[in-house]
Amino acid sequence: MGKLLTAIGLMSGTSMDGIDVALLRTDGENIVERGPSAGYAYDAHFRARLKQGLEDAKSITVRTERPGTLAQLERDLTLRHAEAVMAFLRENNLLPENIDVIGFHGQTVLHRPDEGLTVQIGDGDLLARETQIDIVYDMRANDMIHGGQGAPLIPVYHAALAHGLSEKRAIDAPVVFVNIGGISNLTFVGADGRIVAYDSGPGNTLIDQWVEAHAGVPYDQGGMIASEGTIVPELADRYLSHPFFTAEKRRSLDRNDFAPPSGADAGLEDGARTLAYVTAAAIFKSAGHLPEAPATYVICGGGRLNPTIMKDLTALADTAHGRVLTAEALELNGDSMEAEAWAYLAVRSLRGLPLTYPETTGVDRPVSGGRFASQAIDTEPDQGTTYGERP
Ligand SMILES: Nc1ncnc2c1ncn2[C@@H]1O[C@H](COP(=O)(O)OP(=O)(O)OP(=O)(O)O)[C@@H](O)[C@H]1O
Ligand SMILES: CC(=O)N[C@H]1[C@@H]2OC[C@@H](O2)[C@@H](O)[C@@H]1O[C@H](C)C(=O)O
Repeated sequence: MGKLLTAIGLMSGTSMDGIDVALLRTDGENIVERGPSAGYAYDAHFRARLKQGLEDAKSITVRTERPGTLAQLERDLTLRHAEAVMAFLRENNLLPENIDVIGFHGQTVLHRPDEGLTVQIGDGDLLARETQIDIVYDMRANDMIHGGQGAPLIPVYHAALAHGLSEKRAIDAPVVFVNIGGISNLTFVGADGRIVAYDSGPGNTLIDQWVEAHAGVPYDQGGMIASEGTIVPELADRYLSHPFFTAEKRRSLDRNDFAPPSGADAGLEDGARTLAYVTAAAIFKSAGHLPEAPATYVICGGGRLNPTIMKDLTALADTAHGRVLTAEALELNGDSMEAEAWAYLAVRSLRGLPLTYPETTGVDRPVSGGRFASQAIDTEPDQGTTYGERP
């Protein structure tokens, strides 16, 4: 067992809805003591700036480039993260000196694993200066350098949670953690602790884009719009017959890999209903590549709050005798799990432990990762220490 560290994790996910913050005490291995968590939503104007950032990022060929609005956006995004940290500390009566490290995800603006290119904007040095706390950031890059998909990174944290659950005999193995964010990903944890993970398909991002375009709302709250519609089989088949699901190699996804339907494909409600089904069916279909059929599915991320997705997933899992549970049913937190994971990964990075494995991202060998920005030294961004490689 290593020393227990107090870490904060910060996640701004592909849904671009805000910043999730969570506190953990952990050794980066099996000891995980979950603390408070909170979400700080972006306003509509900032969300629009992030969307513009995704457009501007399309021309990037070298990951340090910041064309168009991206340089200013990176600075403002980082300052918003600093404000979120300071609010979180205040709300929980904590001081910067109580925190050993922050794991900072930043915002993915471009992800092209086939080209070995992944870009998360977020300035670790600026965040260290603003918060007066050490930062570990840019945790996907080293995985890609070593042939990995750069995602998902959360599996090693899922495995630690599964270890805790199995000690309490809370679940039947094998268990699969399913994160339904903008994109969905899953982590299989076998009875022997083996982990296998990959992105499983579009999560909420198609539904969000559909209801925003046709109803002017950012997401289908409570799955209300979908609940009034009917599945359009041809539309569902079009998504589910995408080569992503049948390819030999599991590939990580960019937000733009699946495009929303056109207005001619369906009406508002039928479109939302079909896309909710596609989200559930994509997870089930991708689970077909796992080493064994899951006995338990643990659902995390915003998609678990859409009852239409949950109903479809429960029915599909049932056909293979799998049981679907929300994270909350196991006394976990489905909203803060990614932020918790980034806190956990930061501690692993500090300890030089692997963040990814051949069976989680396709990386050549287990590798650590992340860049370190010290609150004590005023380093330039490109001089940050890389924790990825230890001689
Ligand atoms: N009450 C709700 N009802 C229905 N859907 C919801 C609800 N709350 C959140 N969501 C969905 O969850 C999404 C946010 O999920 P989450 O915060 O897990 O995504 P993320 O962290 O941005 O994504 P990723 O895991 O891809 O990085 C929202 O965009 C919305 O589609
Ligand atoms: C490149 C990138 O940001 N990928 C995200 C995205 O959102 C969900 C899915 O696609 C996952 O692969 C990943 O995030 C999670 C938290 C991860 O890396 O574990």
